[in-house]
Amino acid sequence: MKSSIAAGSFAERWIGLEATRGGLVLGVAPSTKWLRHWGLDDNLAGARAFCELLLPTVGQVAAVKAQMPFFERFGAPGLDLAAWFFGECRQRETLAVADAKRCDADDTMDAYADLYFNQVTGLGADAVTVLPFMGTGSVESLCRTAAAGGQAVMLLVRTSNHQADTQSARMADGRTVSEVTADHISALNDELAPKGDAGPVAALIGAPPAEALRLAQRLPRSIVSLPGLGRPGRRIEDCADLVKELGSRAMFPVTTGVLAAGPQALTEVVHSWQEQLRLLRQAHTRER
Ligand SMILES: O=c1ccn([C@@H]2O[C@H](COP(=O)(O)O)[C@@H](O)[C@H]2O)c(=O)[nH]1
Repeated sequence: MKSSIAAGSFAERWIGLEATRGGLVLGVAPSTKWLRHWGLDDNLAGARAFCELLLPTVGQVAAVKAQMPFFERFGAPGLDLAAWFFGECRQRETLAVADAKRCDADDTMDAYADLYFNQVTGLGADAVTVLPFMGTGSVESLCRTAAAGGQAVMLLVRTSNHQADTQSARMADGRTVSEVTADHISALNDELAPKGDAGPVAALIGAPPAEALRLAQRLPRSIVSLPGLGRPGRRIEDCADLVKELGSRAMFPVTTGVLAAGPQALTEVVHSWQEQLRLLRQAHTRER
């Protein structure tokens, strides 16, 4: 089934949706922890019920970010569940990001393109998260496929975990691995989307806001996903400079900060995040 929002690039669709639904990305994690917290069985039926409970909220957000291992742990039926859920997202004109954090050589990455992007034989996601640590060239073919299909590849530039030391290692030219990744994303976007504002290669930056801003400044044509809201010590107002820099290109995925509310309060909590992000955007959108 072809999607009614298939027209246009991932970036165009995100920017259009962000304008009406805001910058929040709903984290979808049918993990043992969240299924139990929601009073559901920790099995495939529980995961299906979890996804069904999310559907009324899915149509109100611009995008969802599905933690793929929490689907994959149920084997092939778990993948079927993800494909069904992404189809439901499509019907609600909501973008689906498969948070799979894949990494391999280029010919194997092509197989992942079939898995994540194909709407008939695969999962039908709009974007997939990818690690660039098998070299910059390893992701280029996947990025080309994504560009041709109106989808996106989201490369991990800098993750939020404390063990992310390899990303701050320096290359021979003095740039960190994160900086090299950011610059590569910019080069790919210039090549794959010579016209328009944002290209098909998105970036994920989970660093604290000041470091995230320095990396974001290297990404003038990229959608940038900024995980971290809802975690202890991360205040929404700390993202002001990032919002000023990125405008509608900023995505804010929140998992714990919404799922902890439970199914009854989910929509209310999502609306609260959306309103806070709307106010932040309003206060910090610079004239362009
Ligand atoms: O740098 C990163 C990149 C991805 N993650 C993922 O996000 C969820 C947790 O999200 P919260 O909104 O903080 O609950 C986690 O499972 C990771 O897979 C990240 O934490 N940091």
